[in-house]
Amino acid sequence: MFLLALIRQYFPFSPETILIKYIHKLTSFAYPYVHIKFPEYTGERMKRSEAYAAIEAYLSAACSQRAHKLKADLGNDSTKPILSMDGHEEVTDEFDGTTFWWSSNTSIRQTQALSLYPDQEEKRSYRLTFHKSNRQLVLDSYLSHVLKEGREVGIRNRRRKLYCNNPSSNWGGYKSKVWNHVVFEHPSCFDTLAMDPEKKREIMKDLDAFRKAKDYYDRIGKAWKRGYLLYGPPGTGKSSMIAAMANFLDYDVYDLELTTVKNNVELRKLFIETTSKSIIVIEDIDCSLDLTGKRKQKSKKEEDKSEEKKNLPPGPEEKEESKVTLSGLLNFIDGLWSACGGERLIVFTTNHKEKLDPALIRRGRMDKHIEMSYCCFDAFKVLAKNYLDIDSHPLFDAIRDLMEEVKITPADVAENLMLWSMDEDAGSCLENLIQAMNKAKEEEASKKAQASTEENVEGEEEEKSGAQEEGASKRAQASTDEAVEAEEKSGAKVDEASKQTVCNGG
Ligand SMILES: Nc1ncnc2c1ncn2[C@@H]1O[C@H](COP(=O)(O)OP(=O)(O)OP(=O)(O)O)[C@@H](O)[C@H]1O
Repeated sequence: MFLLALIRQYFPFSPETILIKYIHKLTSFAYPYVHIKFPEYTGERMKRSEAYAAIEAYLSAACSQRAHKLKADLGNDSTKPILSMDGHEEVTDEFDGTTFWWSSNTSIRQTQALSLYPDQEEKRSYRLTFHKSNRQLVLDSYLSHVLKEGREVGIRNRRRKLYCNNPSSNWGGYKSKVWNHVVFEHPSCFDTLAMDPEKKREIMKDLDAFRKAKDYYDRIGKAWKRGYLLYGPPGTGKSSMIAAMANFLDYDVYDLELTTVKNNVELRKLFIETTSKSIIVIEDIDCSLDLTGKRKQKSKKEEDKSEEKKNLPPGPEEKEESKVTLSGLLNFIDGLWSACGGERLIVFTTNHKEKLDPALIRRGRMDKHIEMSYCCFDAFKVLAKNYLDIDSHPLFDAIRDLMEEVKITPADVAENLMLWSMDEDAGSCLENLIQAMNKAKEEEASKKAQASTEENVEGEEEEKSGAQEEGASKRAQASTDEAVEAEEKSGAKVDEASKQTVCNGG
């Protein structure tokens, strides 16, 4: 062991590697087979290889009959599991009367050999073995056949996913995944979305044009991505809109929690790890970080507090503050890295559009600004169809009139239209809604009255204080005049006295 350690110190390659190299050289004359390795990650773990994913899907169909060690997962049809090859397993495949051997390999590499708790990295790969006489067949047709079939199987078996980013502290270690996922099963779609029908049609048309526009984006030299800004008060359907978009386009959703991203470098890594055909969402962007570009001046109190904190050991629940900057986020949206992969929508949502930095939402970055507003009568009709399965009702007219006067969110309308018990019917739900709107109307009226009373009181006070000020200034003016008069009089007296003195003296 000591000698081995010494040798390793002075020779860059381990003796086993050198030995294997020479054995390979010697046997290659007699050994008539060729190997091709397909690692899971390419470019220093930057991005999962598409070839690896396609081969995995291709072999899932081939291996179920022959392999002994398999992995199972649910696919698109959730009743039938999809099998794939487990680590260190081999299967054969026939193509054009020729046999090919596939094996799956897993190795674990320690990434920080000197640390007390080294990180472990799992490296997976597939290996294709074939006779050297079939080299041309493999290069000309077999590999393209595997990749094409694999991609098709992948799309057939694909279950759409909802990803969320892992807090960066968990990235090291055995499972260095930056995104975690669950199956995306949100039922919202454009049919169930309550909004102005014209606006809805326009959005659907825009999305449809986007997904078919690969050639167009190539031609104009732009990355194949589009930004959407959804803004409006809470409960107007921004999240429902994102789900409807994902269902319409059949895309995955990446829900990016910006506050847990440590810095711009991590933000870039997260972006690279997203797949194409996906929507990357940052909800409530105005609350995520201080993205105004100018850091706020810390108050004296805050500074003292952070000084105190520095002297204390960090608590377990204390989170490191995110250092993602506005420029980092702008790069994320349309920097050089944003062109890795394609077919991505980037969606920001906010309740306060006016708080966002104009650079962040300018056209070209956020190509489409969609206002999600209060419920209009057309939107109400969609909700009535969804919740009560009715297209018309005698109470609709009253509701239409009220909606012109009262601001109510679709979420509030939906809440009133829910049939909670068996003895409720459409009529009672609509009455509930009318009651709620009447109440809202009264509240609004009383708020207005309150505001106007306050305004009047303020006006009166202003008037009073104005009058007082006027009186005070008049008084001040009068006293100044008096003083001037007195001064003038005393001046005259002095003149007279001096005249007399002069006369007397003369
Ligand atoms: N436009 C809408 N169409 C259909 N349902 C809606 C709509 N708006 C709201 N809802 C209903 O209200 C619920 C809340 O809506 P949603 O979460 O989409 O609103 P939001 O605008 O994203 O709110 P927040 O800003 O608070 O996140 C949804 O589950 C849905 O049932």
